[in-house]
Amino acid sequence: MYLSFNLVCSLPFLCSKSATMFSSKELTSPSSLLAAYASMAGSIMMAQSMANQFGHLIPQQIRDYLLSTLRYFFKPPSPILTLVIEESTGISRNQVYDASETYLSTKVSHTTKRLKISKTPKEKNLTIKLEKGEKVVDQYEGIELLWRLVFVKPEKKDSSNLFDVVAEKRWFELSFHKNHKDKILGSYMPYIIEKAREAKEKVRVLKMHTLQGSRAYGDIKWDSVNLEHPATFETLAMEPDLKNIVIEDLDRFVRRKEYYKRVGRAWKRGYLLYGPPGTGKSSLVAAMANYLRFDVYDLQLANIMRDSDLRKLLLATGNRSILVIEDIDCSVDLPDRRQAPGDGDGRKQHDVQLTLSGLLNFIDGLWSSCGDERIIIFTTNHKDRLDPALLRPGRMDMHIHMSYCTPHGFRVLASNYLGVNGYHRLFGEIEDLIENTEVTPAQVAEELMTSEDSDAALEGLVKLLKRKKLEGDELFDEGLHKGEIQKAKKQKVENKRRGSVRIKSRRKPIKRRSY
Ligand SMILES: Nc1ncnc2c1ncn2[C@@H]1O[C@H](COP(=O)(O)OP(=O)(O)OP(=O)(O)O)[C@@H](O)[C@H]1O
Ligand SMILES: [Mg+2]
Repeated sequence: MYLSFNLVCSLPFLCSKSATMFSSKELTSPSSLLAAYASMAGSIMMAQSMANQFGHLIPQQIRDYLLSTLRYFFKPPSPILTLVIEESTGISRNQVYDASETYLSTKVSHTTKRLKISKTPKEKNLTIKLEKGEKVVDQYEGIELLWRLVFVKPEKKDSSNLFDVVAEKRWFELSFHKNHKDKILGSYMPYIIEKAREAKEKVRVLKMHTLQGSRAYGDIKWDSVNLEHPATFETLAMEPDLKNIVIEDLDRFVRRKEYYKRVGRAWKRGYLLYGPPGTGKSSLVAAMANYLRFDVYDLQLANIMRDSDLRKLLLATGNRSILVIEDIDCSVDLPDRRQAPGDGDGRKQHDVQLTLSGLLNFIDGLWSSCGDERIIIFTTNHKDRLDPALLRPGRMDMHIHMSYCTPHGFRVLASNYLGVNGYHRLFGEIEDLIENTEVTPAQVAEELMTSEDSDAALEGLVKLLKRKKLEGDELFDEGLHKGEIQKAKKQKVENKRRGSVRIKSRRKPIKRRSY
């Protein structure tokens, strides 16, 4: 009887102790929330263990009655609210659970003791997850939150069926002061989902999709490989102003979701990159993809026969992606191309039902309205050969001229390839030569790669530039008659406009063609 009395007396004490801890007006430090939580859990455990130990001395019915009465009278009015975030919602996974798991892997607090790490051969980074029972204390706008990961083993079934295996149940418990319920549900939860998306995006391996299959039989489809192009805006030899304009344009594009919606436009942006071979058009596409963390779809038009195939392929592209059509001046000259000898499948020209209008109309119309955050990039070496339909206002939002190497571009390449920054005795001479020579960044880069010794590589570059300059001058002196000399001079000056950008074509609108 003494023992049972003791049990009865200790329960209210234990409960009220927990209640005092939880009802403190503000839970000021991460440890206070944790301590309150631990104390409550401890009290319950102690009561349970005492009940287990001594309870048998009291008859069962009296024991149950006493306990339920005590619970009723002494249950503290807890100010703590706990959200239970289960792993699945019946059939499908719970998005909040997955987001919480990702989010918490970035939040190791002083209370975390054990973490699980893993990595598959395909993954670039380690995956970090909480171990069962682990707690994490988080802060959000001054509010303290306690996370706990709970695992429960399923009860063993009386079944000999080996396939009757029930998976462990897992859930997160998120505890905080009740006063903050609205803020947690209305703003902390969306914040977690967004943060988890960003964290996933950071480690996601970008994909490069290319076309596979037989165009003749129309079973062509996208196949993907990891996009591991190292180009970034830092490593691109481009005039800084031009680079900044492009970066700002991309930034503006991705943050203007609501704007596009409001003005009733599809959330897409088109870029035309033009310039001689080896000036960095493809590198710029890769830099844009790496910057935005967008997948790339490389649409080789020569592999497509019909507009219907094109539509199917375009509809299979994902959101947050860049659709690239390289060398558009060559790729859309389809009838001639298909007639060329050596075009192996023997299809006749009338079999080709792919048209530029099909492409453009679909891109402007249905395709862009079927997805979000689409970027389309055309590249060409000859802007002057492009079909006017491609250049008409509104089609490509930005025309970017990638041009010959400039002194600034050379500095970027010298830093990338040789690690030479700031000063080198040959820089002055090289920069003078570059000003007066038409040399592409690709040619400069190739020369800089010829030796690991920076002096030797730069001397090699001086030789190359002198040779190129001589060739240029000789061409000029080849006895061209006056008109041609003037024309060539004009061309040279034009070419020296090192890279430029035009936002939206300012040409007068041309009459709409029949397509
Ligand atoms: N502007 C640049 N900045 C840095 N590297 C460059 C640049 N331009 C060219 N390169 C180097 O030259 C190589 C070829 O460049 P890239 O393929 O980007 O040129 P391109 O303009 O797409 O040529 P093409 O018209 O033949 O497709 C790149 O792999 C890169 O190493
Ligand atoms: Mg290219």
